Amino acid sequence: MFPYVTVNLAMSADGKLSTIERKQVKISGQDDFRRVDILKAENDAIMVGIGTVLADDPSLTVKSPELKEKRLSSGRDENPVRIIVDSKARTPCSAEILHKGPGRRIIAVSKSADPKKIDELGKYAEIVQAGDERVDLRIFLAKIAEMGIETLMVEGGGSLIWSLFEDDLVDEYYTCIGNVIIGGASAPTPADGTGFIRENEFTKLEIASMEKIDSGVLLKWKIIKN
Ligand SMILES: NC(=O)C1=CN([C@@H]2O[C@H](COP(=O)(O)OP(=O)(O)OC[C@H]3O[C@@H](n4cnc5c(N)ncnc54)[C@H](O)[C@@H]3O)[C@@H](O)[C@H]2O)C=CC1
Ligand SMILES: Nc1nc(O)c(N)c(N[C@@H]2O[C@H](COP(=O)(O)O)[C@@H](O)[C@H]2O)n1
Repeated sequence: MFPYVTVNLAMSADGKLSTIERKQVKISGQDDFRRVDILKAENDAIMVGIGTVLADDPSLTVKSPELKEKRLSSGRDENPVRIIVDSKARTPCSAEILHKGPGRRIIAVSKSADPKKIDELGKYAEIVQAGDERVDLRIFLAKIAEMGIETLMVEGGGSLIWSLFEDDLVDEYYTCIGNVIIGGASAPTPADGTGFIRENEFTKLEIASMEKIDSGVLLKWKIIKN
């Protein structure tokens, strides 16, 4: 019914995704960069929130020529399907995701998005509507599963990841903890949003693996489903 969802992110040793200015910063190193590229190449699709697009303008392309070749030789596109969760269709038409490298793009919007902007973005990406004011992630993920997307990697940011946890849609959660302190009470963290209040609401995890990577630590968690 839903794709298998792996959340992957890099955070500082004090649990921040970026600075209070929400600017992309280097948290992990070369080995982690390579690991993330492999993960990206293994998944059918990769998804980010509009906050990440506006802050970082990522391309989300597979970087290594061998990994691109491997995907092509197995009959897939060079890049996974790139997805932006963007309730109000705020994605700039110049966004890197829409232009860099070949492959499908999907923008998830809500019914509140401006129809004119939807038409413009429709020149660059498939538009999928789910939800009234905000993208309803359970409806959207069910729709992309029907479109053939079985595995989905999520890169961030903290608001989108929170909603995925809240909606019980995450299967695995990978955090690369880098050897820096960023600080700042308002700096993004892996799960922002409103947060759970009661202990019985918490998402429960079990450790799948722990390893040193670059000068930090890679923790892989599996989500314990009720
Ligand atoms: N260190 C890392 O691995 C990464 C860091 N980042 C950082 O994260 C920050 C961006 O994170 P955020 O501002 O939290 O933005 P975000 O990327 O999580 O996007 C959130 C936006 O998505 C839209 N949205 C639509 N439906 C939604 C739903 N159901 N739930 C939640 N959001 C929904 C809303 O407009 C919301 O404001 C940037 O500073 C970026 O650099 C982003 C990705 C990876
Ligand atoms: N895995 C990882 N490590 C870091 O140190 C980072 N700063 C990030 N940031 C996210 O990576 C994305 C960049 O994608 P492209 O290289 O443009 O394809 C972007 O979403 C950053 O927020 N990730």
